[in-house]
Amino acid sequence: MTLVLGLTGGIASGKSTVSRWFGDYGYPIIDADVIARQVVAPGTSGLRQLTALFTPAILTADGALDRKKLGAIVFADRRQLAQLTAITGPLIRQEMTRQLVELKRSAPGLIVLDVPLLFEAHYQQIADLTMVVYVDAPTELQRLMQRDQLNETAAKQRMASQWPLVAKRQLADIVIDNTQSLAATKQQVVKFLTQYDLQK
Ligand SMILES: CC(C)(COP(=O)(O)OP(=O)(O)OC[C@H]1O[C@@H](n2cnc3c(N)ncnc32)[C@H](O)[C@@H]1O)[C@@H](O)C(=O)NCCC(=O)NCCS
Ligand SMILES: Nc1ncnc2c1ncn2[C@@H]1O[C@H](COP(=O)(O)OP(=O)(O)OP(=O)(O)O)[C@@H](O)[C@H]1O
Repeated sequence: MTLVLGLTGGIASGKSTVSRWFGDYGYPIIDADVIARQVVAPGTSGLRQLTALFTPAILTADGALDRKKLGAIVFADRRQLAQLTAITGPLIRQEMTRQLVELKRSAPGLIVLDVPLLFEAHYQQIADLTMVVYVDAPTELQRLMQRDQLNETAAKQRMASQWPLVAKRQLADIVIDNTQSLAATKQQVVKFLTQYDLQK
């Protein structure tokens, strides 16, 4: 039997931190942010489509996507963010689905889908259970500014480009509270693994 866990949260709420722990237990992770990078790597049709839409100004000198530059454009403008997602969304979905089919065959147990836009993009439909890593908005803002060296305006724009974390929390089957210490958060993950008999 395979359990597909849809893991999500807000930007910088701690998804990667939690997903790393599942990885430590040996469970496979399908990471939407990693796939989002692969589908626009140099030489891909994804990058060609982005360059056609946003002009070659979004490329670095060696022809790769300048992620900082594109991020500054799209997180400040909802219309352009929607245009970006219209290109990357289907490419990400195709690759995630491919990996999921393959892992269901080869890795019984638990498969973790780490997807920032799990609910916004309806990925909960392919998950058996959903888990939201929750922090309060002020803590999220502070961690985001610190991790990505963003000013308050840029960090708030990024948070506003996703559903509010409280809305995601309401939809989740399991809520992991990541407002306290990492140890306290890990305890909740271990409890989940124990409850579902996934400790190994
Ligand atoms: C705009 C880009 C180039 C900025 O790159 P950068 O390296 O600075 O950020 P990174 O990719 O690590 O994303 C950081 C976080 O931003 C948030 N985020 C990314 N894309 C989006 C989006 N389309 N809408 C809302 N939030 C987003 C996520 O929480 C993500 O974890 C990049 O985020 C991107 O290509 N986004 C589109 C792909 C996408 O939709 N990804 C989400 C997968 S579900
Ligand atoms: N409990 C915690 N206490 C203090 N700092 C934390 C805690 N959990 C995570 N962090 C820090 O907060 C930041 C965001 O965590 P992480 O990168 O795991 O979030 P994320 O949800 O994966 O982000 P993104 O959506 O941008 O990919 C990181 O710098 C991480 O080290």
